[in-house]
Amino acid sequence: MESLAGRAYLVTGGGTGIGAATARRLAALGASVTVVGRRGEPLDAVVADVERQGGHALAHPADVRDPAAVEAAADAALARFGRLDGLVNNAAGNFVAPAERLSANGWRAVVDIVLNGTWNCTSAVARRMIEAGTPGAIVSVIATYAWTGHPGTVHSAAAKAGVVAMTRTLAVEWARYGIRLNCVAPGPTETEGAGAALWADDADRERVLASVPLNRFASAPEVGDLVGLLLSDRAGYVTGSILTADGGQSLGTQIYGPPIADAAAPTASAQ
Ligand SMILES: CCCCCCC/C=C/C(=O)SCCNC(=O)CCNC(=O)[C@H](O)C(C)(C)COP(=O)(O)OP(=O)(O)OC[C@H]1O[C@@H](n2cnc3c(N)ncnc32)[C@H](O)[C@@H]1OP(=O)(O)O
Ligand SMILES: NC(=O)C1=CN([C@@H]2O[C@H](COP(=O)(O)OP(=O)(O)OC[C@H]3O[C@@H](n4cnc5c(N)ncnc54)[C@H](OP(=O)(O)O)[C@@H]3O)[C@@H](O)[C@H]2O)C=CC1
Repeated sequence: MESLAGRAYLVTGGGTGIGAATARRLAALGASVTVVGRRGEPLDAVVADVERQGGHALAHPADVRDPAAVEAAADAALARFGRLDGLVNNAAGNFVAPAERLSANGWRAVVDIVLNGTWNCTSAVARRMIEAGTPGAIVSVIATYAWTGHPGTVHSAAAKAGVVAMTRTLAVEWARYGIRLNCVAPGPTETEGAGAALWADDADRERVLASVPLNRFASAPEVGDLVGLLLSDRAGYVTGSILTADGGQSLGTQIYGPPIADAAAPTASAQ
């Protein structure tokens, strides 16, 4: 079992869904966690939860699009816990829209949160780690359409692809400081945010489910576990990588019609 005892991390979008599950997981592994998001209430709930379990957490409301607010969040984390060992870039905004109907502001909202927000946080946390001489790790939560593409999500897919390029570039550039950077690419994961943004009605939900060979949604704690693993020393030789956990969704569609297994099975007369 990996341990993060004594370490301190900042988790963006840490009040809900995958971010909240990740914050809880990191705290359970012994880390102190600063959770960042725009709304204070969900952040406070996660902090209360962590503290009930005997862990240490701090809520710091901030918009990741605002570099000054992100700098203040990193300062608050350092002031409270005395160190920063890394970051989880999890905050995101998303909605499904045909590209030809996406407004300039719709594009900007998503790209600003996902790509610029990730840069703002990565830069703020890494500069402090470099200054302190502390090695550590950064994990960004992306999506498989960063490399497959996916109709209706051009803003998010382009931004997540940018996060992959950022991760790979900095994995090399900051290796000399002992800073590892990796991504987790979850498949469809049961969270309120994604449910509202991506599968709001039963028909959409069924379509998404049908696209997953393992035939289920991931759970947020399942994804949080993988983030914890990548932050830990058990992944000490892993950098610039993407850990995909999508139930096989991105592996391609079958062209011989479902279910192949039944069609290929020997018939009674052939036995
Ligand atoms: C398909 C299965 C694959 C599974 C992989 C899934 C991978 C990724 C999943 C996720 O990312 S899930 C995370 C979902 N969570 C959230 O989205 C929560 C946060 N969301 C938000 O904050 C908003 O939704 C936001 C729009 C992204 C940003 O909010 P903000 O307050 O900054 O912006 P707004 O002023 O509300 O809007 C800005 C701009 O965007 C246009 N817009 C908003 N929603 C839609 C929509 N549904 N369709 C088209 N356009 C939309 C909005 O109209 C504004 O544009 P203008 O009108 O000003 O031109
Ligand atoms: N659920 C899924 O199926 C998948 C999710 N992902 C990725 O996982 C991550 C988490 O998604 P999920 O938990 O499902 O969704 P949520 O909607 O629960 O999480 C998004 C979080 O980001 C925060 N956030 C949004 N905008 C900002 C901002 N400008 N500044 C600071 N925080 C912000 C939100 O809090 P607040 O509104 O209070 O700011 C919220 O806590 C995202 O990166 C998403 O792209 C990837 C693949 C699949």
